Amino acid sequence: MENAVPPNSNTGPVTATGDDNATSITDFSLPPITLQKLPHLSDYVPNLTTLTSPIDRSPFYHPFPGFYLSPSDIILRHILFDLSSAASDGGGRLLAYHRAGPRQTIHFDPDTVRAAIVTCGGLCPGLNTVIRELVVGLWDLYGVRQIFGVPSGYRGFYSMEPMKLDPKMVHNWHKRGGTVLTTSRGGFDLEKIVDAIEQRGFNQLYVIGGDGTMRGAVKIFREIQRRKLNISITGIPKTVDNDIGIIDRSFGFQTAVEMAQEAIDAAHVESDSAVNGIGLVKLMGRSTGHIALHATLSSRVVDCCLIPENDFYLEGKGGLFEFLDQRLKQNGHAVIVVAEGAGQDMIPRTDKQKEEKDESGNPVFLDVGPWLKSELKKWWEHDHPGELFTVKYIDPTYMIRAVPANATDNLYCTILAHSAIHGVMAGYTGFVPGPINGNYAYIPMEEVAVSRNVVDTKDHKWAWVRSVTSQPDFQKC
Ligand SMILES: Nc1ncnc2c1ncn2[C@@H]1O[C@H](COP(=O)(O)OP(=O)(O)OP(=O)(O)O)[C@@H](O)[C@H]1O
Ligand SMILES: O=P(O)(O)OC[C@H]1O[C@](O)(CO)[C@@H](O)[C@@H]1O
Ligand SMILES: [Mg+2]
Repeated sequence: MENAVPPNSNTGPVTATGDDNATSITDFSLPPITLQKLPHLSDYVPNLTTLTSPIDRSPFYHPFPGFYLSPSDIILRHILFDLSSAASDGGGRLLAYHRAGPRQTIHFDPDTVRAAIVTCGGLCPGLNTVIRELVVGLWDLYGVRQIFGVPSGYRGFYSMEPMKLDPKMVHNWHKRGGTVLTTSRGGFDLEKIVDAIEQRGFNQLYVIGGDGTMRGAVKIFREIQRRKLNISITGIPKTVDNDIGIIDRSFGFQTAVEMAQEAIDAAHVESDSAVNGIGLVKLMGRSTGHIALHATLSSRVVDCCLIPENDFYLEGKGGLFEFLDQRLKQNGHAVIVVAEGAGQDMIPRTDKQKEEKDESGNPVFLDVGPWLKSELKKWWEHDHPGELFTVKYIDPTYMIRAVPANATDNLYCTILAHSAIHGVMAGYTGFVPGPINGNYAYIPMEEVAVSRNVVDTKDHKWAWVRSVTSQPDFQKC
């Protein structure tokens, strides 16, 4: 429903304004827009309840014209264009998503709502804020009173008693790290989960988690549709690694980058206070180096940033040791930031270790930090026998994610939670709320579940890291 492409009114001349005169580019027209279809309960549930939003009667909001969003309010996926190539791109289409926000017509009677909130996967700063804001938003904006927390991730649906939540109970949760609901990996049993959802009478599901959680949520969404249940499900994207695609960034990521600064600063002080000192910091980032990259760019004391997206090597021309040799000669010290997923191919491992997976099926990585520290020591002893040398290794691991969200992430979590509630109350399902180009959109969950956000080592941000550090590109000629 509601996927009609809005009238394409963008085929007129594009006007670029300069300081003096406006320039008209008359031979340019934007391609047509494709609006991503958003699943809605009315796709398969006949005779849905239809009500006017209780926000209409809110003493606080006094909805003004334009307050409510309609299906024609959209957000473009891409907002940057090269006019010359856009003009010649005959077949291309612009992708758009529905905007997130309150709708005047809703499809759940608040008195009949039984909402369930669950957190899955690893921790991330802001989880408790999202939970808090879901509870407070459902309660205050829509008058929902039956709100439950499902403990222990997906397995909790069928193996634990849900916790009844209310605003008084959650009022201070945004000040706490972790998830008060508790979380886990693994335990995904589709039949048992959907049976339990039916038995408990839940009709709104707020699933907070990362890429694995989203893949599970898609399966629940399809099973709900197959059983033709009047249950709406939304996935709230959480990943400290920032590895979920399409959205601008994930909540908690900025807090984690900020926390990483303390470890980098300590590594800098330690290495700077030693003769030939190396400060080595390992940061989270299973298969993406976003935390390492952003922490490097913000700190400016890092000499080399190693990420999974850019293979590196140790010995020979253009390798890490040659670079460090020069850096120690120049500055007397060096700081290395390594993402946990970097260099995995170089670490010796047994066949058993190669097969190892966590409970969710994610590969278990070997610890790159101690391995690199030991390789650095071996190199120095071989090439500079008898000369002073120190490696100070800092592994803040969980310290960067087991903290409350900072102010920016807290605000982000609040908007995400409220966006999720508005979408669900309006009858949308199988969607993910998230920021695209600074505005909040509803994205089909199936699209998010297969998306990936990896560091593009060909774009300007990675070039910027290299220009800040002057580190090698590790491309063997
Ligand atoms: N393909 C899948 N199908 C169904 N369920 C899945 C799938 N992948 C993961 N899950 C389930 O989703 C939950 C969370 O997955 P996972 O542990 O990979 O964390 P995540 O959501 O990716 O978060 P993060 O990696 O950021 O910590 C687990 O309960 C796991 O069993
Ligand atoms: O919580 P666990 O199971 O130790 O997993 C740690 C992993 O979780 C993450 O924090 C998020 O996926 C990764 O950076 C890290 O590899
Ligand atoms: Mg994951």
